[in-house]
Amino acid sequence: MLKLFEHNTLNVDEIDEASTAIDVRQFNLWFGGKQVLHDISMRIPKNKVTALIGQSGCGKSTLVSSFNRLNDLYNGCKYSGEILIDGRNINSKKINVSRLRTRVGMVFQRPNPFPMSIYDNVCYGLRLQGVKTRRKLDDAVESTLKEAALWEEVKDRLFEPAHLLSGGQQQRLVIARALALKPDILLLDEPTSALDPLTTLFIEELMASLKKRCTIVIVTHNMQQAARVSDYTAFFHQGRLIEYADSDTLFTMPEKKQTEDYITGRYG
Ligand SMILES: Nc1ncnc2c1ncn2[C@@H]1O[C@H](COP(=O)(O)OP(=O)(O)OP(=O)(O)O)[C@@H](O)[C@H]1O
Repeated sequence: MLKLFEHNTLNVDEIDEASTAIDVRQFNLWFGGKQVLHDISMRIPKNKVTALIGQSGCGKSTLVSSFNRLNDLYNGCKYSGEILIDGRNINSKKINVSRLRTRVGMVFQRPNPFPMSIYDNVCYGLRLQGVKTRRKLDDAVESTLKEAALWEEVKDRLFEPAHLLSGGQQQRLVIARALALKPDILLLDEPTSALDPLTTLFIEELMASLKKRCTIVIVTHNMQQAARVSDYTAFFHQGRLIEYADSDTLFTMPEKKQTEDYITGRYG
């Protein structure tokens, strides 16, 4: 197996509370009358990349969207069980959802820059937080665009509309926009599926460096990508967590036949 990144992992059963970023406990979710997630329990470790894999429709996006309560936007969405971040149940009524979404950033499959300049895109969340000083905004723009490996390409055109960038540049811009808020957790929902192989590699390398400062959860259909970039992988089928292990084990010695069939391409 091609290994671009070193993984240094514990067995999933050894992930203790202190090293857990997201603690999912018996989580169920319904859209209308239809149950989409069934009794999911897993600990997602801090400062690691965790991949969620499985057939289309098995609930991967719904689960990641539960980590910043994006599903609340849909009428008829109900859930039970708990999702703990820093020991607090994020589904509790006491949680400030805007603050949660600042701490738990999300990037989607299709880059969605706002209809404004590159500079304003990166500053958007900071301005909402009340940051006004030009110097602070300039510094944030430069440092996050550097972190997202986009600075060199855009430093001379920061005030051009973001939609003029290529798809891969837009995706890195959207990542920079999320990073500007210094999230603890970054959720990436198929972030490279619309990108060419070189830009994909760029973003994979970015994940490897970003995990030093945040926890990354990535939904991907690309098994090679999951094996390359993630420390841990969870395989889902029809809304259930079938197997969760460090990626080396899951991709070389899966315990369950369903996992093996999926990763060897027998279905899905
Ligand atoms: N807002 C919604 N309202 C109703 N049903 C939904 C909604 N979002 C998702 N679903 C349903 O929930 C199930 C899980 O969808 P989800 O998008 O989480 O799967 P997925 O594994 O991410 O799929 P894909 O790999 O195709 O993106 C599907 O049956 C889908 O139709």
